[in-house]
Amino acid sequence: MIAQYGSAIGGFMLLQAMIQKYFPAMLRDLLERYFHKLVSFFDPYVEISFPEFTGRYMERSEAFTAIQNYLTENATSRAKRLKADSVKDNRSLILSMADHEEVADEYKGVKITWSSNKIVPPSTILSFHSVAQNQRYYKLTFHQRHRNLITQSYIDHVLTEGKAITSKNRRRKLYTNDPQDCTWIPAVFKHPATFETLAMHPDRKKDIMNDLTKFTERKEYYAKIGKAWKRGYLLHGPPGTGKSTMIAAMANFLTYDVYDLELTAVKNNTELRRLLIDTSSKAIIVIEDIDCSLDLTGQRKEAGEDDKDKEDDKDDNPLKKMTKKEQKSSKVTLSGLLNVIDGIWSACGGERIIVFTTNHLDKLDPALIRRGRMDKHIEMSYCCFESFKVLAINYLNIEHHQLFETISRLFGETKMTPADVAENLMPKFDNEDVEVCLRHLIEALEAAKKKTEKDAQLKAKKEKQEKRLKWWREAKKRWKIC
Ligand SMILES: Nc1ncnc2c1ncn2[C@@H]1O[C@H](COP(=O)(O)OP(=O)(O)OP(=O)(O)O)[C@@H](O)[C@H]1O
Ligand SMILES: [Mg+2]
Repeated sequence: MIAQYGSAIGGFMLLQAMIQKYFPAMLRDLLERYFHKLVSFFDPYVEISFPEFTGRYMERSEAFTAIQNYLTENATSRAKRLKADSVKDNRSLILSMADHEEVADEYKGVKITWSSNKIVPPSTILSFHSVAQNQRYYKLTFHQRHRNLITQSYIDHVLTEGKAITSKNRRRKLYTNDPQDCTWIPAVFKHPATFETLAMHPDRKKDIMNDLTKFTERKEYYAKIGKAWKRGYLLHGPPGTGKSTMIAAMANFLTYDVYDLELTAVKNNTELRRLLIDTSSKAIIVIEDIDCSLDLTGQRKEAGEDDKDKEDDKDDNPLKKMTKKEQKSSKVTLSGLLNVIDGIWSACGGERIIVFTTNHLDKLDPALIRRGRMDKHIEMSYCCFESFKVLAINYLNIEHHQLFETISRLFGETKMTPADVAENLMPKFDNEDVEVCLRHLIEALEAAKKKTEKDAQLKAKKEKQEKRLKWWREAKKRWKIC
């Protein structure tokens, strides 16, 4: 049946080509109008075209890109002629349908045909319209009895899936603020951390992932309650417990861009606002070590850091090139920062996550971290046995080992950061086997345990001495001894 229609359509197409070639423009329009009426009378198939460029200024159509991604993921394996469009991360080819190729798709039991086409330009002369003349388009063909299903549901399904693939494949960016001219410097964000590789108790990870997912799905909810679509996370814990790693895992999980804001490089509140307005949606804005930032909480820099500053001045990184004096010239205030987090400015863009990290929760101004501003406080803590198991899979590719029992006991008796555990698990030589690495860790845990015990003894001794000294001072006062 379709073959019969096919040959009839072939004839119609030939006729259309002849009309276009042999008739003058005015007559051609008239004939084409009747021609289409005639075709639709015999042909029960409906066609919808999705051109690559649309609008007055010939902008690339989002729908075209979404369809391209949808077809690449879902139907390209069935196409016979493929085209290598671009290279993803310099590693693998992205294959899409070649021009004038057709693939079938199925939706709720209905067969649909997609074809990839190109309008061949009548001449090779370049003009403003050459883009339009050269343009590619996808054509969707289906039987007219499925018109409602296709137009009301299938196209939506294709575009939604295609957009999700676009965002998954998108090269994400890591932005840092340029201290010289208050702009963001972009770089490709390629951090490999994921929630899977993050060493943390599985229940806590699940909780954070659910929280993030809920956030992304709640656009309407935020609008309904009259709140800007943003969420604040405060990550606190000792150095090396995975705060920065968690941020990378969050960005990879949500496929968001990351804006790493160095507050000390921002001159004043106006610049801070400008930078914030300049961030896109679907972004994580990060302020690391918020307790070290400016006069918000006092300077954290300690003696000996001046030498490090001098070294930084030699570096090419514009941020590091800033002198301490310049950093101190920053006039960002606590109220300026609070305004940026949840003032009217924070509503620009939407769908943004703000993350603060700190090693010293107690040093932060309560106003900065109150709930509603920093909605979720996450404590990144020392490694527990559950976290160790994740690292053992990451670093040694093992889920069980006879030494796990000893390691589990030691984790109950001493503290070690995931960074230190990871360092001990990493094979030092190519031929170092799993057991050697685990024994390194056990040695390190035992050494840490001894050190903790020794520290505790020293502390107790010091406290005892201080107590005695105090008693002696009081006794001298009481008995008037000189
Ligand atoms: N929870 C974790 N899961 C997996 N790897 C971790 C974890 N914590 C630390 N690491 C490892 O240790 C290194 C240092 O961790 P990270 O930079 O995330 O710590 P941090 O808490 O941000 O430290 P700081 O407070 O000094 O900035 C990481 O590169 C990673 O390899
Ligand atoms: Mg960090």
